[in-house]
Amino acid sequence: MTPSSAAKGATSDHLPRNPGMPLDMDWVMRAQANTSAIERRVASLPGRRSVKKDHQAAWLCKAVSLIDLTTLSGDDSAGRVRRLCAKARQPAEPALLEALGMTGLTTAAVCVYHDMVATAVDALQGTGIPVAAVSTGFPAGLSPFHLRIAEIGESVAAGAAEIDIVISRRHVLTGDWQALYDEMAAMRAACGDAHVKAILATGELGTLRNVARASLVCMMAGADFIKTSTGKEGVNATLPVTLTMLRAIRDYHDRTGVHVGYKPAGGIAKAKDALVYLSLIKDELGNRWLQPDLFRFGASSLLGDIERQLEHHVTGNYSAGWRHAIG
Ligand SMILES: O=C[C@H](O)COP(=O)(O)O
Repeated sequence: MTPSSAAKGATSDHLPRNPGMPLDMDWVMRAQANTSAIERRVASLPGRRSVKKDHQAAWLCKAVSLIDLTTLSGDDSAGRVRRLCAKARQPAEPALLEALGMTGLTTAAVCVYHDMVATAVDALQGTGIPVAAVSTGFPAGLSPFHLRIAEIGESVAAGAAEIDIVISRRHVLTGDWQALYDEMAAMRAACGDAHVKAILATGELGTLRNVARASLVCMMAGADFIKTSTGKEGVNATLPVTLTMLRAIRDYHDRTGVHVGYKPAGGIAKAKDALVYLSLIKDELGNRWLQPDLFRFGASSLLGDIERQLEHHVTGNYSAGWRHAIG
């Protein structure tokens, strides 16, 4: 893969959305996760010989095209969101993108709180870059249910094309799979044509078996994507959680033929970590999942590190991190 062939390799096939299916409790209760086997499998990944030179630059450009460029801070402002959107439209300096043959490269989406949706939609006009909103009382998801549903409707009305919802962790921790299914199905319905990503907040689910079961239930209830974390839990995206969720996606695809997307989020800040994630997706699900309709990184600062690595690839020099500010 060369840089110019990397991120531009857009999908030719348009996949149907996950229609969901009735809750299959036998399937859910059969889902297990062998924690020690999962940990062994992922332990070898970061040490693998990584891709080099042109191939590495190509994979890093691919990673850029898969980022939901995110700001989710209490002090977000219209100015910060506009700067973030400018970065999404042009994720590296023009000369750098030109040298890589990557003019036209953008991130996959911009992800913000509801109050910032209108600003982001306005700043991204004409680019085709969608805006994702974190809704449903993000990050805890503990506001009244009718308000969480209403928030989805408001974000969609403001122009969000994607909605990242948070599930009620207590439904998982108490094994109330029917309640989780009903909640997810109601949120999916409230999204209408907007695609819905189900944030499991895996760092609060206790076990990988719970992660596997929650993944399945959310897919059965119609989630278009399953996403690890809000970025606000004590532990966010990890490789063991990723492997568990990817295998749930594979299982769901094997049995239903439906493709569900995956979004690791929270704490992915280094280019080399992004490459590990991409190689794991490729190994477990195949190349089709390395397109923005099936994979996203939820990340606020990853792009800055990738830009720095790409600059090194082109110029041979490392610049200071502050030169690659995001928002
Ligand atoms: O969904 C995205 C996350 O909130 C971003 O987390 P991060 O700031 O650790 O990259």
